[in-house]
Amino acid sequence: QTTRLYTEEDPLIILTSDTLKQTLHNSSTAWLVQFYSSWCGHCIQYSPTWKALAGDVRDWIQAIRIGVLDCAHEKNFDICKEFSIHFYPTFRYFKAHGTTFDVGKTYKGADRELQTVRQLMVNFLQNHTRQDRPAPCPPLEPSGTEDILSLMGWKSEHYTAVIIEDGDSYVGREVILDLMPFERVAVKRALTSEKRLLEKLGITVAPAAYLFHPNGTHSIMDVQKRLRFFFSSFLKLLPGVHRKPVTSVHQPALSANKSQGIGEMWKEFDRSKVYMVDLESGLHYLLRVELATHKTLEGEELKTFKDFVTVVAKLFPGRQSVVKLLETLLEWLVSLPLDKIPYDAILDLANNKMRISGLYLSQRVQWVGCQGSSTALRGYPCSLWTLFHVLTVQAASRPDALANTALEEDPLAVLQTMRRYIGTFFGCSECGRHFEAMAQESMSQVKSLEKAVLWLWRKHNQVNTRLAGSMSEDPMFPKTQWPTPDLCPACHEEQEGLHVWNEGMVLTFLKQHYGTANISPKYTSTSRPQAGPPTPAEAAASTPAGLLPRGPKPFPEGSPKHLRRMDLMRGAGEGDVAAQMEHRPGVTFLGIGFSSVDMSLCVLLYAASCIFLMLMFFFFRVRSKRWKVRIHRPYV
Ligand SMILES: Cc1cc2nc3c(=O)[nH]c(=O)nc-3n(C[C@H](O)[C@H](O)[C@H](O)COP(=O)(O)OP(=O)(O)OC[C@H]3O[C@@H](n4cnc5c(N)ncnc54)[C@H](O)[C@@H]3O)c2cc1C
Repeated sequence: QTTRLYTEEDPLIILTSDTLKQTLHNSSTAWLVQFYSSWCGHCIQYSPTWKALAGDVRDWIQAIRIGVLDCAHEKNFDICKEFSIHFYPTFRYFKAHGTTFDVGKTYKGADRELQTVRQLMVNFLQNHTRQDRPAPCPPLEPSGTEDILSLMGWKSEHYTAVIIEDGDSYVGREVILDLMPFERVAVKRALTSEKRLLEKLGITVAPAAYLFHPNGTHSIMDVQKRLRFFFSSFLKLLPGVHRKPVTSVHQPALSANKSQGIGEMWKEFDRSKVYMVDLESGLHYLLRVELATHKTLEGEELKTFKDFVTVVAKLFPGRQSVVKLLETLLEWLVSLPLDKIPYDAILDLANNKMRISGLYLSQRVQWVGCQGSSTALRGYPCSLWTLFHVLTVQAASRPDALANTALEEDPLAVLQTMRRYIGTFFGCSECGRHFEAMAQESMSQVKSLEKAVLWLWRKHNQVNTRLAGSMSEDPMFPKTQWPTPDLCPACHEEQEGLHVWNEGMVLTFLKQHYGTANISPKYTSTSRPQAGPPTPAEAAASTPAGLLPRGPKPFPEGSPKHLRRMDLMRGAGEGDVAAQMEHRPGVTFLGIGFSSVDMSLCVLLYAASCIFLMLMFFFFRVRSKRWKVRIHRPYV
């Protein structure tokens, strides 16, 4: 029985006897393959390093790819013999465009540290000739002084960055490879031995980076730390720089191909802030659209929803009108002894049909920090991540907030609620499956509220790594490891050439970023705490209450309705939501529907009973007067 050291979730390719030869034959990229044995203790211990390496060089895949092959698997016995694998692990490099059978070049060095292996990958790529070099791989050799100086004053379509470094440094080549999948930026390297160049550019320390802008201006690149990750992050985040479009993807994509220019609707925002309007739009979408696919809630679904409402009612640092609405919803759910609740009843409460003063959740979908460059991108899933980060941070800052609830003193309260919400209600079932796999792997190890904040941050970054370059990535908001150095320089460090997080600083940053003081009220609609019917303009611009897609199950994936719902998830504008309207006259209250005929009958009966009561009143009054006159008349 063998154990699997690597899974499809890891950022590497799992090869087998069926795929090895055809993968390597005339491959457009070079390969580094680890032949391992799943029973070998050293291979087991080494597997985290190999996975980290694969993640670290993920952006290099157009030049060199990382693979693994398990020689302990019965199916692979023969192929390992054919490749003369005698010891485990064995590392083999394979050149790009190899057309004859080749067992690869073995790496024999004793140092298998990540940085060493990564540098060998760079050397191996440089050993390719001009003819067999992978086509997208830019030249890795240093440029000369004249070459660089000729860029001065030139206008161009793209930025050009020059990394100036010592001859034995790998930073320049690594940054060149990191930026390979990005458009509108080119990276070159030059050596510190080019004294005239250093003098001209005013560079005194190395490594350093110099940036030539498309408009012909140029300056030293201003990064907080002169490290590979800082240079690469800075360049990836330059305005207009984005990933090249992906033609084929294997990841679950949440996007529909609906694109829209950025145009005048674009709202300026600050990436270092969280926007209340995103959180409120997310809550609106969750309560009035996502949940609407469930006609009734019962059993586990109902419990999940109750826990979700408990967590948001107690922890959401929102406006009073929204918090009061959530608290009312919670009170109602807790006091109701029902084990089955019609969704319409929840909707009536979300819409404050009882007209309780001071309760209000806007029905407008408006994304600001979560707006995408097209309506098909970002929006709802972005707001959901943001909401849960805010909730984990609130739970850590106010440990007593969940007192007297079923979730009291549970460090996992928010994470478990999120896990169950995502698994039960979140429209993207693939996402739910991935999230569940991550939760099963490590959520139980979370023992404190602060660790919960960090767990969610770590898992979100894992999702970012997996989705980088996928169709659901907004080119204007590339999926990077977050927080980027511009947001939190102190969060980033380097140890033996490997980027590492300073988790203490990350926690401090997360608490500040997702803390109440950093939530901007900008763009929030003026609240209408005085309950009342929505204005006609609001009604037109709102998600129609009670008029949403319904049914016991979400729409099957890929169906037109499902895609339509996914469109809504991405960031449906008011017009889109209005398009979901169906005609449904009358009024609903606590889940009971009244038609217009019912309403007219009520009014009619009310009027008739009033007239009847008045008639009775006059009748008895007249009779009692007559009776008094008869009683008091003196006998004659
Ligand atoms: C639980 C869950 C699972 C998902 N799984 C998938 C999937 O399998 N496939 C798929 O295609 N899509 C998936 N999605 C959607 C995807 O993760 C993005 O939400 C979506 O593509 C929108 O991306 P975005 O650019 O707005 O950034 P998001 O990833 O949505 O992030 C929103 C904001 O959070 C901040 N942020 C980014 N990273 C972190 C971090 N590590 N810690 C704290 N804050 C951070 C940034 O300010 C960012 O703008 C999932 C969403 C959720 C909520």
